[in-house]
Amino acid sequence: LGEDAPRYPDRPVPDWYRDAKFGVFVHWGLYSVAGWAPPRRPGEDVPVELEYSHHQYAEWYANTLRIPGSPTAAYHESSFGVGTSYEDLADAWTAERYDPDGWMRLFAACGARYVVPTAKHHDGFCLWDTATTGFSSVHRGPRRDVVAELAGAARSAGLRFGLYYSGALDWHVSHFPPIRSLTDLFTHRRNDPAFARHCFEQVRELVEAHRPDVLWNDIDWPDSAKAAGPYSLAELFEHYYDLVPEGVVNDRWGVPHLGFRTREYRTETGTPAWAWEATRGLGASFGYNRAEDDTHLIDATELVHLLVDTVAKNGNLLLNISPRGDGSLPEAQVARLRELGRWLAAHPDAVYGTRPWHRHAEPVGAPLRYTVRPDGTLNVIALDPAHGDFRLPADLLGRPGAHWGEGAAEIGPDGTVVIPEALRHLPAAVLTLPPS
Ligand SMILES: CC(=O)NC[C@H]1N[C@@H](C)[C@@H](O)[C@@H](O)[C@@H]1O
Repeated sequence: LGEDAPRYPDRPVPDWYRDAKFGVFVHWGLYSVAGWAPPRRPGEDVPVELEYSHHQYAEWYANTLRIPGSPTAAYHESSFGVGTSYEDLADAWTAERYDPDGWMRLFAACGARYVVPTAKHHDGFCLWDTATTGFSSVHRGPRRDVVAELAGAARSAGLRFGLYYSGALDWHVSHFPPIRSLTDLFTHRRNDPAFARHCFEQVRELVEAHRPDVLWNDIDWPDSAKAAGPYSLAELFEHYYDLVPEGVVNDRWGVPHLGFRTREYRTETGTPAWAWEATRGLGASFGYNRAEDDTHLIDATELVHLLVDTVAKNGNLLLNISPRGDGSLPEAQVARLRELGRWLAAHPDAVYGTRPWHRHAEPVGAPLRYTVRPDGTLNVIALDPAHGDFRLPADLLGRPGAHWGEGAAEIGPDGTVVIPEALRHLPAAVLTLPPS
C-alpha cells in the first residue's frame, strides 16, 4: 500500500452477528414495479454471451432493458409502451399494500435475527429522505421514507437492522452504455471524486439517521475514495464505528477492510476460520420476478439444509425475499420462510449461538452436520431422517447421554443410531451429545 494509503481499522466481527445465524435480505425498489426477468430454474444456465442480456436478476431491469433485443426490452415495450423510460416508473410506484410492521413481525416469527433491506440499488433510486437527489421514494412514487419505516419496524420486532447500499453502480448519475459483460461491469462505472463524495454523503445520511447494525455494500466502492483525504472510505468507516460500536460491514468495499465475507448463490467448501455469509434469493432473482412460479423456488427442506450446512461451516444465511411493487410479499416465498421458521422454532439450540465443530460434516456416509452449543453440547444434525438410521462416526462412539429432543437416543454397539418414527418426517433431526 502506498504512503497515501489510509489506515483501516482491524475489528472482530461482533458476537451478536455470529450468534444471529439467520437474516432476511429485502430487495425492494423501483425495479419491483416492473418485476420481470427471464425466469431460470435451479441448475439452468445461459451461455456467457447472454449473461447480461438475459440477466436473471429482476433488480437489473434498468440495465437489461437498455440492451437491444433483450427479452426485458420486449417485456418493457409491451408492458409500458414505447418511449416509457425506467425512471418514468417512479411515479407509478404506489406501494399501496406496503406494511413495514407486518413484514418485520413475519421475519421475526420465521426466526430471522437481523434484516437487510436495500436503501439504494444499482438503479440509483433512494428509499430514504435524502438531500442528495430528487430520485427517491420521498420525492417520487410512494412519497414515503421507506428506510425510516423499516428501521423502526425492525427494531420494534426485536430485529437487528442493516442496510444494503450499491457503492459501485448508480445508473441514475452515470451515463455509460448498458453493461453487457463482466468487463463492462468494471469499466461502466464512475470512480471520480464527485461520485465518491455522493456515495459518502448518502451513506453518512443513512448512518446518522438509522445507525444500521450492518452496512452491506455491493460490488465495490468508488476508487477515488480509497486514498486518504476528504470523503474517503476510511473516514466513513471511522464515522460509522464511532456511531455504531457493534456495527459490522461485509467484504465488498474494494479495500483491505472487511467484516464478514460473502458468498452469493455459493457456499464454502470447508469450515473457514473467518465469519462469512451465504446469500441468495428464494428463486434465481433478488428483486421480485413475476415470471417465477413455485417451480423456480428452492423448496423448504433444501432451505433448512442450506441453513444448517452454512451454520456448520461458520456462516450466516442471509435469505432474500422479493416484495412486489405494491409492497405485498409473494405467497410462495412466505410459505418457504414460514416452513424454515417452524423448523428453527423447534430446534433453536442447533443453530443460534452455536459455533462450528472441528469438522462440519462426514466425508462419506450419512448426511450429518455438526454445531457446538456454548456449553459444549454437540448437535449431530441428520439432514435426511426419512432415510432412517445412520451410524455415528468412531470418534463419537461411547459418548454417554445421547438425546433426541424429547427422549434418550438408542445407539447400538456399532454406532447405529435409530431415528424415532416421530422425527422421520422432519427436514432434519437433531441428536445431542453432552460435552465429553
Ligand atoms: C457478487 C456481486 O458483486 N454481486 C452483485 C449482486 N449482489 C446481489 C445481492 C444483488 O443485489 C444483485 O443485484 C447485485 O448485482
